[in-house]
Amino acid sequence: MSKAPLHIDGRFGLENILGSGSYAIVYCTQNFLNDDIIAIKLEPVTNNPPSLKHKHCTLKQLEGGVGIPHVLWFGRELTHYALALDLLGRPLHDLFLTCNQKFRLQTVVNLGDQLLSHLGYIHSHGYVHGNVKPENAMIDILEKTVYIIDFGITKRYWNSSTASHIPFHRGRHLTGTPAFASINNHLGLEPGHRGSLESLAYILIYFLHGSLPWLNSDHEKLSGSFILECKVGTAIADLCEGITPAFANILVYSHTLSFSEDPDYDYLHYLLHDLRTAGPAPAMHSLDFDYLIPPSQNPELSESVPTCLLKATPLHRSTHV
Ligand SMILES: Nc1ncnc2c1ncn2[C@@H]1O[C@H](COP(=O)(O)OP(=O)(O)OP(=O)(O)O)[C@@H](O)[C@H]1O
Repeated sequence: MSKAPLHIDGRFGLENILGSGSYAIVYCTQNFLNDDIIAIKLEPVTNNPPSLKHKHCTLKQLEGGVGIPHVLWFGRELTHYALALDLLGRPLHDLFLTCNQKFRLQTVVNLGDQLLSHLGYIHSHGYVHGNVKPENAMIDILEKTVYIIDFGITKRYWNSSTASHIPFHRGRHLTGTPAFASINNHLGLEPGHRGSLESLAYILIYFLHGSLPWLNSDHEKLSGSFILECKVGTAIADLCEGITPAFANILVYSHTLSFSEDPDYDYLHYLLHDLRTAGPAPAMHSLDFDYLIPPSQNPELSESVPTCLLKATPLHRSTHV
């Protein structure tokens, strides 16, 4: 990759690298004009095919949705295209690994509920994300908000002026990451919204079980054909053994949808909400990674401190009247 410029648009100063994908490097960046800390994605203009322009256009179309990264600026600086975005929280998959590769049901329900809403929003704007996987989710731990990232292969599937589906180019190629791709996507069929739901179901099951039958410790390196064979050969009952049936139901539901059928998102939310009320009453909104919130910013902790203690006179002060 050609050397990245140090400053972008005369106002953004690149600092440390936050992460990278196959096309771009993402930098933590300071806006010198207002001191805001943001994220900037840099891609060499020589990349073929270029990805950042497409990502920018898609994000602008989806602008304003909860869980959709907010674009601050897009432009070219010397040898690179740059996309300035709000700085999002932490990569969800990293947190999953930090939590010994298991999330509790309550956390999974919360994440599932949010991701389902985001997919519904993307779908309602005529798009299919195409690469739904844990590595493409970020979480703001404080706000407990999940964001979907990486719109590199997001496609428009619905033409609102003709009110018709836009056909995808068919072929035996996988558009998303094999581990979480839908079976139809493996087979080179359209990456439709039912595929996104199937991917979501795999993600939630993965979070609950800690793995999936077709994964090993470095699942990015497994071949698509091996994963497909294992996915097809694993019965849903076996995949979901030991976990509440709602997740199997989401998977079955995604398999029964036809390409042109709109998913019933309310029904899917209902399946998850049912779980939320079924278990033992947990602390409000407590998620597995809440321990990472600094105590001073954790409302649950400050709520649990008795008010008398908060009002108490500090011991080192003189108490004479
Ligand atoms: N807005 C953001 N705020 C903080 N970190 C981010 C942000 N966007 C991306 N990242 C970090 O950078 C990493 C790479 O981002 P991303 O996957 O979008 O890169 P990409 O090259 O555009 O993707 P791909 O190669 O998969 O198309 C992410 O995994 C995440 O850790």
